[in-house]
Amino acid sequence: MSGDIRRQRPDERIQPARVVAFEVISSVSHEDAYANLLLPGAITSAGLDRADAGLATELCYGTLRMRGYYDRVISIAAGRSVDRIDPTVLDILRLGAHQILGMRVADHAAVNESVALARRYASRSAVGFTNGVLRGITRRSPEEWLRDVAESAPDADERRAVLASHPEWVVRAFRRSLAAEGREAELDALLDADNLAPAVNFAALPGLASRPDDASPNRFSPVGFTGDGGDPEHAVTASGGRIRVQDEGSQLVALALTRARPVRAGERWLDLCAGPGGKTAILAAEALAAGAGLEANELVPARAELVRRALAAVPLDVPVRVGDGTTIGESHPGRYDRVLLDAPCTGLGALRRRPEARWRKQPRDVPELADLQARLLDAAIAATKPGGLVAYVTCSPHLAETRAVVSTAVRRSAGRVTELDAGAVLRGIAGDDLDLGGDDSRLSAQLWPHRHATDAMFLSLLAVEA
Ligand SMILES: C[S@@+](CC[C@H](N)C(=O)[O-])C[C@H]1O[C@@H](n2cnc3c(N)ncnc32)[C@H](O)[C@@H]1O
Repeated sequence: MSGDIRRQRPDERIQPARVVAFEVISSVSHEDAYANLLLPGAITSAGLDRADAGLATELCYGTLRMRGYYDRVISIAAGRSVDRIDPTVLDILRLGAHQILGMRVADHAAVNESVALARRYASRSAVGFTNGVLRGITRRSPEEWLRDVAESAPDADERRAVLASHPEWVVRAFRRSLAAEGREAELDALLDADNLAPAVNFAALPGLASRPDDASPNRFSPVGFTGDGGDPEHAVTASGGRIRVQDEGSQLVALALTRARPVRAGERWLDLCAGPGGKTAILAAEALAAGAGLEANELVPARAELVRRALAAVPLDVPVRVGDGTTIGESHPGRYDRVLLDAPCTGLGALRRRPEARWRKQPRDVPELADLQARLLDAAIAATKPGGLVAYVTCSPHLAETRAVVSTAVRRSAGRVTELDAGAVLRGIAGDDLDLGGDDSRLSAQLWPHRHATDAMFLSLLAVEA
């Protein structure tokens, strides 16, 4: 009885890291929030120390990433589809399941704190339900759950998707992309890599900063390094923005445009879809060193402002225009020597970083984006001088956004554009052990989280006929 009374206290103490994680997960589920944008502020507002901030991050990111798997576990333990569970209770159960199956949290702590969350955030009836479902989950070991979830899938594709917590259509798209380079056997390694938090990676803007002595150099990017686990914001601020947080793959594709061939002083470069400006900063540093000029364009004014901020560290005057990149070919025909088109895309190559992204994207997004990518690429080519160079980049390995867009543009150009060997350019920057798969007929390059520890960046380099 006294236990019941204690359970009914409305302000029962819940570890603050769990409250932060739950509230962010809930905003992601119900308000379309982005965990990577929301979580840092939530951690600060709650005054979490470093250890608790790490715990909140693991609770939040791990739960969101493995949601597909945990939903199957929950539906088996609850004996009903997750569609028939109150959405707030479902988020509490997902968070509890992650602690029981994905972290080393003691079962009783995971269950008790989840029950307390249910008491605070859900209905009275949800308390017993939460307790029952989570206790049911604790009765089988993580290995037994893997087996039972695998057995619950009707076919091999669904089994792989649910065990690796990816939507099935994404798994199929990854398989096709890996198969296109003769590496279908790497599919499970790729899915596993998507479920691991990437190390914080930095770029030292070339010519303006250098890697700190105690930092580990990147394997492939000559300007990249990983930190010592300290506060990344501090490293960025202390360098005046000349050191930036940036994925190694993003660094490599930006450098591919600037280093594919020697730069003539006075060249004009354009970053067509620049927001928030990570690659613009690299291009600007390279332009400064080589005596080239750079302009940037971005559709969304707030993101154009981020580009301006990213450029503050580089002593080069870079005009940032707010506009629709699909019109650049008409407004600035044949103006630029080099154009970076880092196209808006599904972002399926950055699932490690954006834990909820895999559940947000839908197959119907792909043709819509591919159409925009094709129009942007036509515009980028039209804005490039004869003899100039275009880098087409996506942070997605989906073939409809990568090779299909490029081959259509090359075909449509009727001989005006030819593809360069992007792999050779990347190996010139990154070294010969950059393994780009086994398809020798392909001129584009695809980086992968499991093989290169980068986001899955795609690069095609297009030369415009002189
Ligand atoms: C993949 S992001 C670019 C990332 C950036 N290069 C970086 O490294 O920080 C694509 C950008 O294209 C912008 N965008 C979308 N549609 C556009 C359009 N029609 N014209 C110009 N920019 C567009 C998006 O707002 C987004 O900021």
